[in-house]
Amino acid sequence: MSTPLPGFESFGAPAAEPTSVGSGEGRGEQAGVEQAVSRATSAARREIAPGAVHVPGWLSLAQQQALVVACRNWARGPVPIRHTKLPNGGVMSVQTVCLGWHWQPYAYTRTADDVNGVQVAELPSWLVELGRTAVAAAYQGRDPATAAAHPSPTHTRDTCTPGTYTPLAYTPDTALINFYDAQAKMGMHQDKDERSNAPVVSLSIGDRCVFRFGNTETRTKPYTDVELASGDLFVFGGPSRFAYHGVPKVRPGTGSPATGLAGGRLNITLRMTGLRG
Ligand SMILES: O=C(O)CCC(=O)C(=O)O
Ligand SMILES: [Fe+2]
Repeated sequence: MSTPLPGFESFGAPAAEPTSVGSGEGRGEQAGVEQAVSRATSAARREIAPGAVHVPGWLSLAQQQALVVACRNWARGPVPIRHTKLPNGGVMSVQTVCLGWHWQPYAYTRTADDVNGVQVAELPSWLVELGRTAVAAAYQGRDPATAAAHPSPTHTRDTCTPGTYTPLAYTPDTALINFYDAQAKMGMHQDKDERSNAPVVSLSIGDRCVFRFGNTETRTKPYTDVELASGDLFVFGGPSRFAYHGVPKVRPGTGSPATGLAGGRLNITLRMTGLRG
């Protein structure tokens, strides 16, 4: 099944991928990282639950534009963006394309066996760096126990002892790029196909949405509804890493075309799969 990408495919011309979206203009990589981390200090950084942090307006407009261009290119291939098929015969309303590892319910593989059998595009190093900066910005080097990340695949959510988190150890190896049109939603779920309890980094561009962030026990209440807007960062790790979450509503027409997205919502999650090979 292939649908056009209203407001995504049709807006703006594809361009070369950026080599970095993390740097400050002409100031070098380190300055860019410091800038991004301190942007999170000055922004209204809000801890929604232990280890779950919302940083509004974290991405600059230039970073959002660069990500839109890059995502539009990835949506074309080598594995085209698609509505993921569910084992129960359903189809997700969100369209997704993956980098590094391909996700289909409920496993990661290198090839997109439910799409065209082709290996997914690599996760570029600039996106890995952006993820690392995002984790540092969200946690601000504080409270390691709430942000435990164990890169070793032998550590799972069942075997992990929090307390050894370091942002530099954060090396995402997959990105799931989701495109939501005005009707798309995502039901309450846990991100639990990873064999790592490293944080999930979520970046939003385009239309605002209601992001429902719940608890680790049940897909129902208690939960907190967070408005995610263009440029927002949300990181969930530590005790919140396996919390249920979802997107019950996108707010059409609330994004700015200046991002390069005429309509709809783009969400990029970076994760560590804990897989090898
Ligand atoms: O779109 C979002 O903000 C969340 C996406 C998500 O939960 C997922 O891809 O697993
Ligand atoms: Fe998720």
